[in-house]
Amino acid sequence: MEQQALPADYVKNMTNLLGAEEGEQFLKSYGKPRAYGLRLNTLKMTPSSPVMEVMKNQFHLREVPWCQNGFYYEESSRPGKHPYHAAGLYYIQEPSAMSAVELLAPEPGETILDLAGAPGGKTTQIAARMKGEGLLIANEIHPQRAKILAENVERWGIRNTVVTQSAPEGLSSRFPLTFDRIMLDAPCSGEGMFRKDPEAVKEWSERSVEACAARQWDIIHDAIKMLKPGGRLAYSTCTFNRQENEETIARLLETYPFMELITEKRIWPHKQEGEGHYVALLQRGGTAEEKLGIIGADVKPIRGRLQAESGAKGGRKAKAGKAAGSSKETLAAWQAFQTWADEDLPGYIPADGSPELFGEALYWLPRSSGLSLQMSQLSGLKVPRAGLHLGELRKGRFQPSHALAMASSAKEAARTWDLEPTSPEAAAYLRGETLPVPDSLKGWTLVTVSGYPLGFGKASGGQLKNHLPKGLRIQL
Ligand SMILES: C[S@@+](CC[C@H](N)C(=O)[O-])C[C@H]1O[C@@H](n2cnc3c(N)ncnc32)[C@H](O)[C@@H]1O
Repeated sequence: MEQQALPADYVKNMTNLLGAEEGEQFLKSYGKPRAYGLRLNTLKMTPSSPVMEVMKNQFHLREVPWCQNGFYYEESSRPGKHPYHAAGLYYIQEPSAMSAVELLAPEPGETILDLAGAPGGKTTQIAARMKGEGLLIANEIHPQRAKILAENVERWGIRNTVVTQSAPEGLSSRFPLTFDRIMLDAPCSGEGMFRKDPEAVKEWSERSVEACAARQWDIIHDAIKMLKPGGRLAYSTCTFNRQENEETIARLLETYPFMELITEKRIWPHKQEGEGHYVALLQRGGTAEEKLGIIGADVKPIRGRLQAESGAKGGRKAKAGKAAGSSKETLAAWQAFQTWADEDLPGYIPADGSPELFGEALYWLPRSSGLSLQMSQLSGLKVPRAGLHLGELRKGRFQPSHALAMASSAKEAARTWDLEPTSPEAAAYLRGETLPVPDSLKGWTLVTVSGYPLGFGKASGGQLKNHLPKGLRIQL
């Protein structure tokens, strides 16, 4: 982008911030090509998986220094158009945006909130680090964006995530002092998006910076209310001005003396290969502030919210007792699922959680040792995804969902039909077409590409009926 296309006030502010010499280098970075990145889905593969060789060659991958599973790719290789993308093997993410979750360092088994989650870059990164254990609530305020977030969670095959669509206060009133870690990737003035999205330049003004800082400040209170004593908060933006970054954090530290700044990190486009990001990692002090009554008196835990459940692990059958404790309908749906899974997905073992039925749709609601969600807690909230959607019970027959296919592995399935990524059959499956298969293949079949699920098909009479949802069918 030409330098003169940048707003004059912005150029002046950045020169003031960085000084004349560095400011010039910074502004020159707008004339350079932007960085493209993808991050591997370690829920499905690792950098040593055989498909990695194919990906390295095809996408010309180079490591992102600050993210273990992050890679730069060559724009012309278009990994977003590859069947491996549909199989959820990676997430296309601007490289510097990968830094925030690295700093937050989520652990398996924890209770984590991604407060401003869509489209899902940080949610998918957190989920990968949680390895399917614990509970992640991924939230997004805007309905359309929450839908995209839910789709990305599904494509990544994440089992332990509930997607909510709520304003931050809708969550903080329900989940006080709850989370081990919170990611707040705040809505911001997007100065780090200028090279990627020239529209962001048009929307920039000093007023919009002020408005963003005010909005961030509003959201921060809710984030802090929900953090457990000892819990960590990562606050990030893709903007450069100090008002939305260091100054917001300084104000936070002043207002909440029990919060401690652990570290701050900046990525600059003139210093690193990335569009730019700011992250602050903070920790909530022990329990002193609660003793002192510093936490908001408006926050009251919902009764029965934290249940002292041991969260027994075990196979599908071990969980049936839990369903019996809820309703007859849930138990019937859960039993129908078990019967189906014994036949078609015998290796599938759910994470810690319980079945929940919404109309005909059966979900597996995950839980962590810190939070055993009750559906009553979510009442009044929009919940696009109440955990892993297992499928639907229709007229007594269980029909598996696409989400279940994506969260499964080939070794869990009774039948698979594997396709070469470059084959016409893979493209045909992704377009939603029926595939020819041997007569001997019968029943629900996990369709895979290089061994990774793309979706379900149902085989009979030499044909594989396509069960890829209509909205996900694509022309490669
Ligand atoms: C920077 S984006 C999040 C990107 C996401 N974390 C990712 O990595 O893909 C900020 C998000 O905040 C949402 N948002 C906007 N206003 C908000 C508000 N008042 N409270 C919470 N979130 C808000 C936006 O819709 C947007 O999806």
